[in-house]
Amino acid sequence: MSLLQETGERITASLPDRRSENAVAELLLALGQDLDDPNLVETPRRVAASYRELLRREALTMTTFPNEEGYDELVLVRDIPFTSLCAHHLLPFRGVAHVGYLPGARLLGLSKLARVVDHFAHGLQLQERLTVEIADYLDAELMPNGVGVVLEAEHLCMSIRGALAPTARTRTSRFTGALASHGRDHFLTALRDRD
Ligand SMILES: Nc1nc2c(ncn2[C@@H]2O[C@H](COP(=O)(O)OP(=O)(O)OP(=O)(O)O)[C@@H](O)[C@H]2O)c(=O)[nH]1
Ligand SMILES: [Zn+2]
Repeated sequence: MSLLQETGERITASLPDRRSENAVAELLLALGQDLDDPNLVETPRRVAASYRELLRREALTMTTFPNEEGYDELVLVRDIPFTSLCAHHLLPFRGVAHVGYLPGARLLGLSKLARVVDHFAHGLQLQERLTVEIADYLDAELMPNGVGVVLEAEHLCMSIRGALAPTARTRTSRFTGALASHGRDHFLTALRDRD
């Protein structure tokens, strides 16, 4: 990427997004809010910027290393925190992801598991789709012998409104390859084993 291109993109990213701001102002007005209230004057700009940030996906770099020693046990990273936005209410759902894989020819930089979760969590999501996207991306990019992804989350749309069930947690999972056919119990046991 040329310097000019990069600078141009940075300028574009920092430009105010009038259309989003106007839409937020219109929504607040429609909801009977007073836009002259000193606390609301800057709110359309802040809300537009917040949603842009929550929806923007960072590019992914999958740093891998040759599996020279033939490590063939589960690599499991537990309790990766994530926050996403529910596609139905635009309210957050947040919790933890447990992501693991059975290595093939390559080992993945551990932080990349957290980055993949973060990448797909940005956007308007369903927890089921987020789970599948994380697992299928790792499967396609890393070509391991199997991938396991378990997500546990609180959906604010069902805890602070609507069903008003603040203690409810939703668990979703996706297993591929050997973890789908016979390694699922091993994965779930490793997840429970907190020593
Ligand atoms: N399957 C699934 N459903 C979700 C997710 N996030 C939110 N929902 C649900 O989407 C549904 C939308 O239902 P609607 O009846 O159209 O919306 P609503 O009137 O606001 O429903 P309530 O939340 O029950 O008040 C609700 O049952 C939400 O709990 C998700 O990640 N996966
Ligand atoms: Zn929702």
